[in-house]
Amino acid sequence: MSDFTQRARELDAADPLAAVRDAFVLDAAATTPPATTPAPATTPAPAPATTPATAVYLDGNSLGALPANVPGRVEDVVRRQWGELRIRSWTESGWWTAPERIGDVIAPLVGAAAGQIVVGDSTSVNVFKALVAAVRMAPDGRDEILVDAATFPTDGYIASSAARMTGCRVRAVAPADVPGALGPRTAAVLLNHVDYRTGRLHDLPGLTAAVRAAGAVGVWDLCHSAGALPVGLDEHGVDLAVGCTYKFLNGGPGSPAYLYVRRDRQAAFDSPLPGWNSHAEPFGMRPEYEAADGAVRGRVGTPDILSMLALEAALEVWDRPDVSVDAVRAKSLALTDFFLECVEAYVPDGRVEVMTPLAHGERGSQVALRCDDAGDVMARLIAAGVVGDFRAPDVLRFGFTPLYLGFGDVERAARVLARELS
Ligand SMILES: Cc1ncc(COP(=O)(O)O)c(C=O)c1O
Ligand SMILES: Nc1c(O)cccc1C(=O)C[C@H](N)C(=O)O
Repeated sequence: MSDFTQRARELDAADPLAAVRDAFVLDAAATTPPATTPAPATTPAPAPATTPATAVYLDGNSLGALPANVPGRVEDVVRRQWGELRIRSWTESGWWTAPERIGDVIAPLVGAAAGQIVVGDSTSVNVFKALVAAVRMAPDGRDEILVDAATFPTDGYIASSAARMTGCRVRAVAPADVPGALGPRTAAVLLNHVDYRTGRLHDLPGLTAAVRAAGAVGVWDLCHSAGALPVGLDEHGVDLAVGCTYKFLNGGPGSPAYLYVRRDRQAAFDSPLPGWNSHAEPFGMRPEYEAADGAVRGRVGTPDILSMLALEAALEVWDRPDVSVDAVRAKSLALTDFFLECVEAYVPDGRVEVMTPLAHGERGSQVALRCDDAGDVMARLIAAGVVGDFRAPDVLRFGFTPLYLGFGDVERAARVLARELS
């Protein structure tokens, strides 16, 4: 057995989150080769030549795996709540208040007190609401929106449209350069907490402080950090934040996103999509709009109940006494460290370039490797049962979800990667 397979066994045996894997629907855990397998310390053991039954799922940063309790919950929502109770479920099954109720479940995962998060719509739509509201909150006369230059594209597209609508111009700035770019004309700043391509974790506390000191309003996109690492929205004075729930929160394909509006910003939150669900008296059916107080102000129209209640079930894993954001972060760093070590040992020198920062304080829960033939390599990896994703033009991206990944999975993924790169 190689040093790495032995280490994987020891790390898995000592992993306080190991049992959480059973709360998800996955292929069997990757097993390390039998003890008799001869393998020198840093040589990858041979990986199976054909598609194995066991997939190593390193794509939870795109779509989280299925929590085992979700199918039963969805069945109950459909058959009993919808099928039997029908319209009564808006009140009796708590459908109407689900966006705020589930927002309060997400709140502690991103360091927010209750009453500041509402669930609904897509991240793209929430970026729009937050950014237009941010410009409307900013002091008069400001006409510039700073946007993370490496942003996930949807944020950039929406920011351009929001700027046209509010009479602003967009300036693309690398997050680290934001403090120097802020000025008396900056109205709003839209940043990603973790870069979707490189996995770099940006300095949310420092950048938030700089944005506030400049009198601007910050909007953070937490898609790649929520559920993977501590965010500290309240502690760091974040004004507005958005995020999806289908990555590290495992809410399912197209599960609703969320919007955080800091409590002392809520009265000034002027939504550009003031639908009837955000009205102070939605069933008053009044022709004049009057915004509700609190997080509800971020709602728009009828919530997507099936997806929303699937998400509510998915979030129950965080109620377990062994699961916490800190435990998840500790394991995430251990998994990504171990993967990087295995890659360094197994992959021929110079074949890939590590894009993800090595410093823990600058790393999200993914590892990105650059190589010219990344598209072909990822296709071969997926065929061999190691599922990550390719991001154009040359990035191999591997996401690490600590709730259901083990160190044996990580060693095996690196071994198969080395074979496909050789
Ligand atoms: C950082 C980031 N923001 C926004 C999105 C898009 O969100 P949605 O498609 O849910 O609107 C994604 C991923 O799809 C993302 O990675
Ligand atoms: N939202 C996605 C989808 O609807 C289909 C496929 C992928 C996604 C993603 O989430 C992509 C992801 N945000 C990324 O970081 O690349």
